[in-house]
Amino acid sequence: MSAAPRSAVPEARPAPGAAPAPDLLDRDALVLLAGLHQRFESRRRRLLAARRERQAVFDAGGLPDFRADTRAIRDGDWRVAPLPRALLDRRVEITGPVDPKMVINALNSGANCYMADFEDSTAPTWDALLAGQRALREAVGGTLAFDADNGKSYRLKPEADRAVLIVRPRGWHLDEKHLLVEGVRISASLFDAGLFCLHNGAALAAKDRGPYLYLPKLQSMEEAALWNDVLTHIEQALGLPAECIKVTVLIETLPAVFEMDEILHALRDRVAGLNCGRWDYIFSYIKTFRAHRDRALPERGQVGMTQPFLKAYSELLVRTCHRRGAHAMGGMAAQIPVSGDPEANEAALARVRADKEREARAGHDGTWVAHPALVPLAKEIFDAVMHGPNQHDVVRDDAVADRDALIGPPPGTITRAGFEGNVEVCVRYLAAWLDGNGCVPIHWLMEDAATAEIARAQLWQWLHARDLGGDPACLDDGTLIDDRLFGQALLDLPSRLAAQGPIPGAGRVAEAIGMLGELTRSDTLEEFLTLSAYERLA
Ligand SMILES: CC(=O)SCCNC(=O)CCNC(=O)[C@H](O)C(C)(C)COP(=O)(O)OP(=O)(O)OC[C@H]1O[C@@H](n2cnc3c(N)ncnc32)[C@H](O)[C@@H]1OP(=O)(O)O
Ligand SMILES: O=CC(=O)O
Ligand SMILES: [Mg+2]
Repeated sequence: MSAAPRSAVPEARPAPGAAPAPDLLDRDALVLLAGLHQRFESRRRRLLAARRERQAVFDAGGLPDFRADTRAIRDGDWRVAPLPRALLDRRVEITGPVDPKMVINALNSGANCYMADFEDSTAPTWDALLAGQRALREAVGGTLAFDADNGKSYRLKPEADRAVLIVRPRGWHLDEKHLLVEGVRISASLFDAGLFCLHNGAALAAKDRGPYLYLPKLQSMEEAALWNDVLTHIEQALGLPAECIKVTVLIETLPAVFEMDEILHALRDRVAGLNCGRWDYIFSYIKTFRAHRDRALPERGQVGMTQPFLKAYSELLVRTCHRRGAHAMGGMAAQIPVSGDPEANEAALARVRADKEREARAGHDGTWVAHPALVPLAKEIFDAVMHGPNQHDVVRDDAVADRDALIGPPPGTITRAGFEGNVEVCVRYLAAWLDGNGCVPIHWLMEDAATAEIARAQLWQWLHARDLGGDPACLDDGTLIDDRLFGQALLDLPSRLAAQGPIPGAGRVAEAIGMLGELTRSDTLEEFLTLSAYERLA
């Protein structure tokens, strides 16, 4: 690492009680992380405050729209830097948490890329974060191996047959409580990205790659510019080639859809694409319009990608990316293979197939899958439609940047099953998360922080509909959604869960019920479920 005057750098150290992990958090790592904190923490805080100010405008009835001050960027004729060879063809990307077994399975899955996820699918216990960083370092070094208790051994395929690694650090809203810089928690984004780049940057650059990152939950071009400056600093501090750190940005907040050109522009020297992070996007829609009674969404199961506001978002993303020479990545269908029930499995695969066909036809350059068994399916669909490495030639001039289309609420209903399903998903997901598991199958759907947030925010919005001055929310059979209905669903849940047999995090169900009760009954919608849950995490 290039020598910054060490005396000028504040002290970073694990929080009391946190394992020191000297193999990862050596002196170079602590200096890098402390330097990142020193340079960028106050800017991160200002940007988080700007999010709250923007939300206050929406809460007062304002609507998101394209920015007047950045028109020149939108109208300008510029393109992003050429894409690196390793990221030219991304037709299938598998995603998943960062434990060693999953990392090996994902890298060996036959997908073009693998997004190793510290965000939506990881419960960030200190142990999981450290184990994840170690697994990724060994994966980059080619030595990662895992022997399971059941006797199964996991070994990496030869490098040429492995997926290209992309890492998703946590978002700007999260702190890492186990690493303190002069007593203050470091940003989780800086911790995840800084450590990964430090331990793998040189090895990846030597292979003509670089640290490749997925950037989650951005809301503005200023947040993108912060990432750009952070990554430039990391490159300089580690002596890595300029712009070898490439990024793909998830467009998964409603404010960000109005700044896609601006976000690409802020990162134009290192951005490889944008991705339709549909689940957080739906969550963000609910959150942005939490005070707009006329924009409450129907139950989660009815808010699919063919709904006009989501179709408009994905098509505008394709148009924007292709105009600028970047990949337009699709997103995640929640269905996973159903074992032991061929008919249900066929139905789940048909849903995934329909979703991937829609994406390929819409002009996306690739897609996400949640499970290795879905890789061949997604590949077959993209191979049939996309004959080159990507389809940047699909310009989608028909996609219009229409503010009202992007925010138009879809019609639909709330059924009793939808309401009770939201309660169950929230409790089961929270219980698993508190137990250290950030992604679980629930009724054969992949549930992670983003999908659970939709369920959680909907419950809050439905229960508070009356306080917002409109009609109260009702089930489709006319039943009022009120505290009595919610309380009863919470009371009934333990016996409903008991009937389902063992579930992940069973020991934390009572705590999760308590948390959901508090979050849903609170006068304000908590910004992220994972903020208060994190304080309870080991
Ligand atoms: C909204 C978003 O942000 S989407 C991105 C974040 N979410 C994700 O990445 C979801 C990733 N998916 C998963 O975590 C898992 O597929 C789950 C939790 C949904 C289901 O996992 P399981 O119940 O273990 O599935 P299942 O039993 O069918 O798994 C079969 C095998 O595939 C492996 N596997 C399943 N999913 C993955 C994955 N995404 N990556 C690598 N391996 C996987 C399992 O580890 C298991 O391996 P084994 O046979 O060697 O033991
Ligand atoms: O991160 C992806 C999403 O859909 O959310
Ligand atoms: Mg997300």
